Amino acid sequence: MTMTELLRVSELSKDYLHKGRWWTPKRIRALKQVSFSLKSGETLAIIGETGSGKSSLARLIAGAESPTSGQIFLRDTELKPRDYSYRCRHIRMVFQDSEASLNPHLTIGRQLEEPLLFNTSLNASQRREAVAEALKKVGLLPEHAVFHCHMMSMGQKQRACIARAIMLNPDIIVADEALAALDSSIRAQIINLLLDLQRDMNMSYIFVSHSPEIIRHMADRILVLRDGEVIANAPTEEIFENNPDSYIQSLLQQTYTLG
Ligand SMILES: Nc1ncnc2c1ncn2[C@@H]1O[C@H](COP(=O)(O)OP(=O)(O)OP(=O)(O)O)[C@@H](O)[C@H]1O
Repeated sequence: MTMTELLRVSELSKDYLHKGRWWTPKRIRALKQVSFSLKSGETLAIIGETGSGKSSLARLIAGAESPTSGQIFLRDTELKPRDYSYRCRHIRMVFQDSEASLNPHLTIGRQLEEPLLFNTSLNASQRREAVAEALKKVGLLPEHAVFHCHMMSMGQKQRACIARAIMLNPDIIVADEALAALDSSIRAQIINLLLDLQRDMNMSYIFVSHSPEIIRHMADRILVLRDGEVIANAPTEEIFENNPDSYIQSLLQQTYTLG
């Protein structure tokens, strides 16, 4: 590995079994020998048409699913499929549906405290302090710790999800369409928040997005998937400026706006 290389994904494949005709299982190869690497502080956008394997790749990197074959290395350590405690200290995921990913029965503070309870030896007052600090970092107030998610706006809920993701100072945040459900002005605020956090905490981002404008604004590199295979992996400007491939051009011409 080179000095700045943080994550290396090597020949990652993922098969799913679907019910076929006459109940014979049909094997769907969602990812085929995907390889790429990510540098510290870098932002990688994963793009591709529906069903090309973007979410599967995001889930494998975050450890939410196990690969059929292939390896993932964080610095020099191979990430094993069920090593949740190691992985969650380094890689955290933020989902599109902040509502569904927050527990309606627990206060925001309790949910932010959870990763600390399981992964650190901080005492109760240190945990409270860390929660208040994280809320401040994402533009919320310490008082939001006692809120339940139904008391918060959509934008505040997404900020709370980001706060939960940064509790353990991860190296990488994986975001699967995390901005898609937000209206355009809130989306622009969350993008700026993510960029500020990245600068302050030197995190790397891997994000799945259908929005060319968000990709151009945020990504350093773009990985293009088609039918589970990587068909391009290059700096953002290169992909936008001189790409003769009609599949990639059509992905980049979709009309989402940043607001
Ligand atoms: N849990 C699952 N069980 C069975 N098949 C799955 C599962 N998840 C994904 N697939 C299949 O794997 C392929 C890739 O799906 P995936 O959701 O990764 O694509 P995607 O590019 O994220 O699509 P979209 O943009 O619509 O979210 C598809 O054929 C999908 O049907």
